[in-house]
Amino acid sequence: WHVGPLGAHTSLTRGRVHAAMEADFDLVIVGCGVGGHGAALHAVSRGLKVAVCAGEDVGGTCVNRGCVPSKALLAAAGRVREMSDAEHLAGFGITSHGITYEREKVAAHAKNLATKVKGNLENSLTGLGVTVFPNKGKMVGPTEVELVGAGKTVKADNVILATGSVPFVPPGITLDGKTVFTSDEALELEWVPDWIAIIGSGYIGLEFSDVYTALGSEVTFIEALPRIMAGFDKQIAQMAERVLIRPRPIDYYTGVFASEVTPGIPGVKPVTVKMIDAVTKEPKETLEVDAVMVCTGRAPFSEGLGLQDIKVQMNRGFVQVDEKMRALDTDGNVIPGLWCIGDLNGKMMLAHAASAQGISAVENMCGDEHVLNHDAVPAACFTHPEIAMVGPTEEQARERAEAAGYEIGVSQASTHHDFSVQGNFRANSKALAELSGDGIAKVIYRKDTFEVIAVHIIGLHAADLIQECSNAIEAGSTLKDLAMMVHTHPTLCEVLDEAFKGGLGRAAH
Ligand SMILES: Cc1cc2nc3c(=O)[nH]c(=O)nc-3n(C[C@H](O)[C@H](O)[C@H](O)COP(=O)(O)OP(=O)(O)OC[C@H]3O[C@@H](n4cnc5c(N)ncnc54)[C@H](O)[C@@H]3O)c2cc1C
Ligand SMILES: NC(=O)c1ccc[n+]([C@@H]2O[C@H](COP(=O)([O-])OP(=O)(O)OC[C@H]3O[C@@H](n4cnc5c(N)ncnc54)[C@H](O)[C@@H]3O)[C@@H](O)[C@H]2O)c1
Repeated sequence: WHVGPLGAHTSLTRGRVHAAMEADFDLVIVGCGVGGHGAALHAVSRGLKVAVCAGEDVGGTCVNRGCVPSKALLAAAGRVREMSDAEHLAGFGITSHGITYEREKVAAHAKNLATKVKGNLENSLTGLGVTVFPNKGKMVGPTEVELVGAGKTVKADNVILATGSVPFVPPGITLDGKTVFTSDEALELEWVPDWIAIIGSGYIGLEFSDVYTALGSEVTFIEALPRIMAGFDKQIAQMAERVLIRPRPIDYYTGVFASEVTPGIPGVKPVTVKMIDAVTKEPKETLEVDAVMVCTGRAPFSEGLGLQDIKVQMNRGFVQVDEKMRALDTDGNVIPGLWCIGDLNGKMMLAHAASAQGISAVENMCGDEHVLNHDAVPAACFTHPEIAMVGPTEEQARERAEAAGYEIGVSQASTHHDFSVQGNFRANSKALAELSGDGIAKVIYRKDTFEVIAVHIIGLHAADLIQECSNAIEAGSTLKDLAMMVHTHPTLCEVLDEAFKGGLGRAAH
């Protein structure tokens, strides 16, 4: 077998755990979602002999039940929304005579895309010589994996756990997959209910409210926290409420748990949703709706992995790792040769974070020390318009600054009541040409060094705009650096140019 250019750490592991010749692979990856796939590709580029246990689910959540099909639905729904908006179209001088969509074909677009991307992922692995075991993996030692159902085990110098997550369903909620369901079923778009209650106003709830309202549903959010979109920067969430909630057939309850949800029969019997006060637990209203979508977060997928037997430290099922993605044991020590990336470690439940952690783990196992800066990993919510962010919220940034003894500055439009300056989409020529002036970008920076700490954007193509900011944070750029960089005119990027310059008291143009 081929010996890759393994570094000191792995050689040590190899010496201690088992003799080099005993290992079948340099690296075995358990779980082939985007995290496992990204790690596999990077490991091959580092010359390692790699196998993955794919559990017959290449692509994992992201490709089959997450990012990819949801973005296909959002793309179709976004077009329906825009083309149904007579007032918006009239602004361009366009009259539409009503538009229709075919639900089955919208659903097929999402399914076909997922199938295509899954195939591409599979081909990329086999094309690079990665051994893909269809079986699930079960740990029988820190670096030994049973191929479930195959009656054999494989040994490796290193094992990466990358088994991801599954929808979390709070107690009291009964799923039937038809009238009460999670994103797993919603992505199939089997029907478009007239009235759907969405439990949880995080990423999934928000994206699906965008899809459902564009396709004709009325939405009621049920959120346990005192405000909707509580995970987002407060000011951005307020703006999101103005743009994504109020003008749409959406209402919401906050500070309440959906304590009991009983499925119905479409067209015959409604779904009942009992709510209780999130603090006092006193009963509140009961809703009768056509359908309920449960979007209350995700739970780690560690079932059947055998992690307790090998003494892996877990917290609510999430595998605990150090900053190099090395799995820890129940005493808090590194388990040599065992790594964990992606949703299973719960550090940041995003596809690109999973794959970045995989690349980082491979670098470390090859002896090139690497620590991923999660503060420079961007995130986006693909509503219309989009919300995107990198780094902490303003509230978190203030807390951190106070603890560390520095001050932060915030460059944004709305503190200035003059909408002609700083990070406002309404002052941006391209946004106005698109008749999409709703949005702001705010940049949070250290007042003493002008280093950029975070950026939050809501507005047209925010998900693409955030990349420049993520790169800036990773590179340690300051507002002074960024304000001297030239942005194409006329583009939405100029919103950021204005926000960067605004932080220095300079006006753009
Ligand atoms: C509706 C939805 C939309 C999303 N949209 C986005 C988005 O736009 N952008 C974004 O960044 N993130 C998005 N996410 C989150 C993203 O999908 C996850 O963060 C990402 O998939 C995590 O990757 P992973 O590799 O850690 O795990 P997963 O993608 O969950 O992959 C893990 C794989 O391991 C398999 N597995 C489990 N147990 C075993 C075993 N014992 N042996 C072998 N295999 C096993 C699983 O079946 C799965 O195939 C979305 C999620 C959802 C649900
Ligand atoms: N565009 C993207 O990047 C994207 C899209 C979808 C999902 N994701 C990822 O998937 C993960 C899961 O998304 P999600 O939206 O399910 O979770 P989330 O953590 O974003 O939001 C869950 C929401 O549900 C609320 N909640 C929890 N239990 C409740 C209850 N019993 N009653 C009422 N409200 C309750 C929480 O307060 C929270 O606001 C996220 O971590 C996200 O990173 C990312």
